[in-house]
Amino acid sequence: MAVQISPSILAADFARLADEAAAVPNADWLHVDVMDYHFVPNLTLGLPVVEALRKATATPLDCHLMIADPDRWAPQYAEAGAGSVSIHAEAARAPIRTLREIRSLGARAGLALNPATAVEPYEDLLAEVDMLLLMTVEPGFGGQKFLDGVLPKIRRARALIERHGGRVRLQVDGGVDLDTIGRCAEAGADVFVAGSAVYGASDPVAAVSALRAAAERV
Ligand SMILES: O=C(CO)[C@@H](O)[C@H](O)COP(=O)(O)O
Ligand SMILES: [Fe+2]
Repeated sequence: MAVQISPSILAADFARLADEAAAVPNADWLHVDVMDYHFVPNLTLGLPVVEALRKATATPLDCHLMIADPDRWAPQYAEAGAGSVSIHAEAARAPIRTLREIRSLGARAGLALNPATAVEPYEDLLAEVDMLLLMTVEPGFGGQKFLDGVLPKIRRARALIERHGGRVRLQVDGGVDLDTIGRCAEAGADVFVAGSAVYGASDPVAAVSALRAAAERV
């Protein structure tokens, strides 16, 4: 499947989100990190900002919910017009029901796994998702160092996805830059979240293009 680049607005200027979205017209998705001070020790933004951003940009919003009780809140993000909504397996109590609800509301359903969470127990959930999100840093903050130790899990996840028909997207998130994206692509990822590597660059458009080219070279 074609490489997709999803710049994370966590690294953008929160006072100018519409402009920051417009700054990457060559992005496939815009990654929106929702944090609640409970699932992760950080607080970012929620539904009202997602609703406002959806009106401000045509780029589909890729909402990554790092929140407690995603079963309760995730459907509202789909209703708000998110292109995809990813919930954490570690936080969901009824993931199948929630993933089905997200899909029924017209969004792509994603299942996210922390670096230390094994993918194998979730094999049977692949039928319920459009995307598997593998964290390559501990969730909560941008600008962290990529965890090389997750690479074998990316390979195993790719093998499981292929065994189930190859339909599910494999997203990596955290510390993805020009140095690490090739290793992720080689391991089987096809959707790449990049915060600092895009919004920390002097030319975000060129950064997205360079990341895409590096992933496609693999
Ligand atoms: O979900 C998260 C962090 O919890 C990410 O989406 C980060 O926002 C990625 O930022 P960089 O590591 O690319 O700076
Ligand atoms: Fe994220």
